[in-house]
Amino acid sequence: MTKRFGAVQALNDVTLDLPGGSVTALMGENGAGKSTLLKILTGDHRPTQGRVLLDGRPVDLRSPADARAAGIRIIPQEPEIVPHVSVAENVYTGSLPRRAGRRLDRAELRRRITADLDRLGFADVLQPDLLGSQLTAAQRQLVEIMRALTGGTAARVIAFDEPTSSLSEHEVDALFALIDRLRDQGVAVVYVSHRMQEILRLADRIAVLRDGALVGVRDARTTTEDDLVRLMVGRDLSTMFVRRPVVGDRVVLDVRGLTTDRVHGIDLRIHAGEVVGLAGLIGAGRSELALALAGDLPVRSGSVTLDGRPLPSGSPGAVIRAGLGLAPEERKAQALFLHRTIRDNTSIAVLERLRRFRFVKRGAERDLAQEYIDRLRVRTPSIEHEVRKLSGGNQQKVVLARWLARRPKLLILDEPTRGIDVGAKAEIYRIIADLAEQGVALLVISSELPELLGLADRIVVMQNGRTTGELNRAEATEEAVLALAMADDISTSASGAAS
Ligand SMILES: Nc1ncnc2c1ncn2[C@@H]1O[C@H](COP(=O)(O)OP(=O)(O)OP(=O)(O)O)[C@@H](O)[C@H]1O
Repeated sequence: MTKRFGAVQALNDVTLDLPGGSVTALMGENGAGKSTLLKILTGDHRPTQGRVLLDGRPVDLRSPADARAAGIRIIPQEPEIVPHVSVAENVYTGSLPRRAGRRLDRAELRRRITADLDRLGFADVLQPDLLGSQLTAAQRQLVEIMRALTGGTAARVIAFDEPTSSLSEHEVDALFALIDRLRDQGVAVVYVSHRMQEILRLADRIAVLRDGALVGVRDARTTTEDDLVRLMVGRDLSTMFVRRPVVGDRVVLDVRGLTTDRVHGIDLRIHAGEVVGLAGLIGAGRSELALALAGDLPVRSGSVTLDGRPLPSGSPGAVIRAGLGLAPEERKAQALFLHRTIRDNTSIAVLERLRRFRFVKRGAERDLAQEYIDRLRVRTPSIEHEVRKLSGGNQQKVVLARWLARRPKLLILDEPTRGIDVGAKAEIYRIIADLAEQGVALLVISSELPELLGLADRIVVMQNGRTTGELNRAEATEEAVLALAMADDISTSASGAAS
């Protein structure tokens, strides 16, 4: 398979087989060609050269309908859900049961969804009457999975594109159990992810792409993390985390008793040069706290000062001008101008600074933006390329580059490495360390504990909108963080056991 987009060679003569009854993971740096390969399988792109064989016979995949008819399904990263209709109607869009007069056959719809939920083992996690707008990220994904596994030709090939990025641990377990069942049924599963641990746990084989070429297929039982990283980036990444000198004593952020609709009585202090990690399970209130600090969510009570001055509340623009930056979790949806160039998207944050300080040189600012684009190794033909044409991971790097170039007094990074490849992760860790060394205060939210443990000088843990504890570098272990993240549950079950 070869695929060119103008001058960009996205895939270069890739030959790969996907055996039934096994899980093949697809790994590679951002822009290596993973999504392009999936899109050819699903009929969304036509290859420049090459063909697809199913059970030894060539199949012509001219459209998503062709792929579906052939039994090839993909679970996309961002499921398309209709907000104002029920789960059942979302699952069977296009093939809804109708009565005479084209009226929706609600009784038949309910019978069908109940049977399918039972068969797939989703009955206790997905209520058929919920509206699309009420679904969690995990539930939205389950709707996509149900679409793929119900009706029409039985699925032969199912591809998952970074399915776990917005799932909680419990939901990941449920997804893996489902994938195991698909494997047992003889389906060829393709699994795209940047999460090494997950891949080593789930996959049978690991195929690695680099610059559009297949550089190796490894047996998951015998390969190692180092081996895979070397294949992916073509070099050794000796140190992921960089140690830094100790923190200063100037308090940059001082939060007292901050309360919003979702978080209660938060006290938090971050010093110049300090990296504070914010841990907690999904729904603990970490992103809400970040958004409240950034002026994006209303604050009910409490006080926040930045460098000794009260931080304006309720106005993201004023907060940014005061020196607080937030790179939000949903970077693509919340932060990018997709039809503008990389240069526009990166310089936007610094242009504002240009307006405020008239003597800053435009060229210098642009160089700064370019520097971060280079350091994050955004894979693009030029800085004038439109952002929508970049791979997902490279789009995320552009948003990060923008904030890094801006250098606020306090930078909040919400899941900064989600969807980002190992090479760029190492670079982001280094940039965080550099910023801290320059005296920037950092608050890092991450669901990947090894990442938080490696980065943070101190870890604050949240549960149900409150902080449940704080651990310094020496005390912080995965177990200690998890114990605090589930503090209520543990004490409830312990008291239950005692009684
Ligand atoms: N529609 C398009 N127009 C132009 N170039 C494109 C288009 N789609 C993809 N590309 C380019 O093809 C290359 C491969 O992109 P692809 O999306 O397959 O990468 P990926 O491995 O999925 O990356 P990521 O991990 O970041 O999602 C990239 O250089 C990308 O910029």
